[in-house]
Amino acid sequence: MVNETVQTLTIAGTDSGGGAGVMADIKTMQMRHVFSAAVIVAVTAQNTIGVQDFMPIPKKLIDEQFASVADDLKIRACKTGMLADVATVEAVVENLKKYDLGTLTVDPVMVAKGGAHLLSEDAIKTVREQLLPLADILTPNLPEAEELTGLKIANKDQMIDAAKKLQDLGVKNVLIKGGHQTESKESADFILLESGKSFWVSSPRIDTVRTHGTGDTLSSCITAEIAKGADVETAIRIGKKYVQATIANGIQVGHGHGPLNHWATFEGDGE
Ligand SMILES: Nc1ncnc2c1ncn2[C@@H]1O[C@H](COP(=O)(O)OP(=O)(O)O)[C@@H](O)[C@H]1O
Ligand SMILES: Cc1ncc(COP(=O)(O)OP(=O)(O)O)c(N)n1
Repeated sequence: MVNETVQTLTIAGTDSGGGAGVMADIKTMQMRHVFSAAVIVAVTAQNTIGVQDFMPIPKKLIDEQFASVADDLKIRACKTGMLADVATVEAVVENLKKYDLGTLTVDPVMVAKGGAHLLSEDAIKTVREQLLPLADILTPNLPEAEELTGLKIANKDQMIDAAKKLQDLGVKNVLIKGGHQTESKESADFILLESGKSFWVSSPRIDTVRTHGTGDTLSSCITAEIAKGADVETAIRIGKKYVQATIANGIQVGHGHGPLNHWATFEGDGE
């Protein structure tokens, strides 16, 4: 008798260029030795230079994908990424309430590195009011945390304030990513756990344009580790080490913000 394989789910958009979205999620899950299913909620025409176009998937097909996955697979942890617009966020929320899909990590993707909006302005309110209360872990970058809290975040103290405010909005565990603090020598993320414990995970900032998909990769790695049984703190610490390794061991693809090296390994990794 073979033990059941650990199964996860990504609920997100595709990236035709292969660097972000569902593509980054599945590569990460594979590298972290879990099986990943996918509910595609939007399709983008995208490469390392930017997002040329995208189209949300109709609600009926989103519902059918959720049903197909939930009727057959045993999902231990799932994550959301690009959610496009109000109708898509509402469809995802409805399905997350309907099915048991394990621990939920919400990566509130809003704007791609090239500047394209992957979530409509009016959908930010829907994410704040309907999706955040379902999230076990929320992983906003600095601009996303500003949008969700209405706070200006220009330093570490303000990251701490924003994390507290996000917990007040109903999120259990908050990870605010510091990757957008480009003037700093370190890339420091702040974590506030459900227990009230807080800590920073920091790594040296790597001077590179090959950072397309960093947020997706971090949140997918956390989802994979949670699915395997790690606690939230351990999953986040592994996620930070993995994303650092994928940036540090860069690969050369495309002419713009290049993708990460998902084959990368790091010292002390059990996988
Ligand atoms: N240049 C960099 N060097 C090292 N770590 C980075 C760099 N850019 C981002 N990171 C890390 O990658 C993860 C994703 O961060 P961020 O880029 O802020 O998210 P997003 O991709 O959602 O905008 C975080 O752990 C962050 O600290
Ligand atoms: C389809 C899709 N989903 C998410 C993103 C954003 O990914 P992220 O990890 O935040 O990386 P950047 O795009 O900011 O480099 C995306 N671009 N496409």
